[in-house]
Amino acid sequence: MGHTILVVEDERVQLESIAGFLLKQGYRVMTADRPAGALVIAGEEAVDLVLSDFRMPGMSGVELLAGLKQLNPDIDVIIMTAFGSVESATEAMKLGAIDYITKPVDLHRLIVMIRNTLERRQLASENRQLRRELAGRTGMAGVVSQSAAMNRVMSIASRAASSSAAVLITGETGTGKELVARALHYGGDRREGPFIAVNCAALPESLLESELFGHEKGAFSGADRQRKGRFEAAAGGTLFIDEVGDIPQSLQVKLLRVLQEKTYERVGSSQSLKADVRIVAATNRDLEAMVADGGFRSDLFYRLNVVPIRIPPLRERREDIGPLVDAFLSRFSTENGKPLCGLSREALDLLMKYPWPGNVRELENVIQQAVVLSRGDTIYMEELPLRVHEPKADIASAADGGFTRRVEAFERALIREALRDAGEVQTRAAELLGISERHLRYKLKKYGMKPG
Ligand SMILES: Nc1ncnc2c1ncn2[C@@H]1O[C@H](COP(=O)(O)OP(=O)(O)OP(=O)(O)O)[C@@H](O)[C@H]1O
Repeated sequence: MGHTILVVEDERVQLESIAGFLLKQGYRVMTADRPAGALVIAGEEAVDLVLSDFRMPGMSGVELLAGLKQLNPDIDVIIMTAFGSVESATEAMKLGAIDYITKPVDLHRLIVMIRNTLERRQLASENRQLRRELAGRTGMAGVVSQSAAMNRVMSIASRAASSSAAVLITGETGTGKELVARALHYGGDRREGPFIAVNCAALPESLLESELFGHEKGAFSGADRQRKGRFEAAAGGTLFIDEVGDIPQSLQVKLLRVLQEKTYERVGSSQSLKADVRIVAATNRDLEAMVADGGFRSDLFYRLNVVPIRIPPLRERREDIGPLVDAFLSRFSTENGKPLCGLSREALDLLMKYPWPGNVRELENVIQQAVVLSRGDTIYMEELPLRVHEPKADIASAADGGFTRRVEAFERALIREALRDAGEVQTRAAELLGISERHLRYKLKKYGMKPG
């Protein structure tokens, strides 16, 4: 089957029994009896799915989940929770866990859950691939833009696309720099050629050099055969140099030479190769400030910055939030086989007010999660993550009673859940909540929540 599952559980007997069972099912299984160990494994191995206990010594389930998602935002996590602590499971799902199972674990249910999750994962990745190909054909059309600021960005991009001038895209993380780089490629004359991306922050200096330029067999210990670099792979197309501000000084010189002379050599070779690429670079750093304090070569900066494109953060172009929400809702509803979801008025209001420190990527994640968790065709504000309810960076919200708003959001979530579990029967929901039916009716009225 080839999928790798990481099981995290501090009770050894449980850990071994689940791991043994999954091994027999043909999965590659890794185990950790402490959350810290799990993070080490997830950082080093290509893990597809994590099956984790929620209460363990040393680190809370919430922290573990956040750590795993930081290492790999695409990792799927299933939580194992003690019978009766469904709140923590719901909390885990709000934080991005894909599903939960109560202990003692029913192995039959577990395997169905794992198969479904892995299958959905496979479909999602195929979908992403198709979307990329489609975006390839549609070029600029794949980029949602409604605000004047974003329309300006796209107007510059469409004019730059048909030239071969170097473009430098700046903007905070998640603003869409790579998406715009792809639009530049697929909207231009080189669209039939390859679009190759290299992330300069992800690799140590020595590897980055051979990643960019390739190496000859025997160029350094471990180079047991010749390897082509990204410049060669991108021949006839576009090379997207992401996080260009992280390129070490020694490589900045080499990159500058390629841009000036359009030739380069593989590491360990003296034969010059012709660089036939269009360069699009991106960074979330302030390159001009780096130039001023000597961290980035000014000559390289000017070579890269022929056409500068600055993508503003989402909080400075709130008109884009609505159309982006619509685009993501339709994409994720289709991907998850759900009826086309809409957002309640209050939910959309919250999204419009939130400062979006993670920009469009964060909005995309919030909508994806809400669609996955939604039980009907409407997403209510209670179904949005807590941070959206009380944004830390939003100073106004502290002044108008952040604490009360948070308690209220929590109350609403509890009520909605109880109503659901009670099949929308108010008497039963009140019983589940341990309050009188009158009290429940009062709360429903206060929050303007419609039962049913
Ligand atoms: N205007 C947009 N329309 C549609 N989708 C968008 C838009 N902007 C960003 N996205 C989506 O948001 C996600 C993040 O975008 P992208 O990876 O391009 O950001 P980035 O600025 O390159 O991030 P980083 O700096 O972290 O590498 C992607 O899934 C992208 O498709």
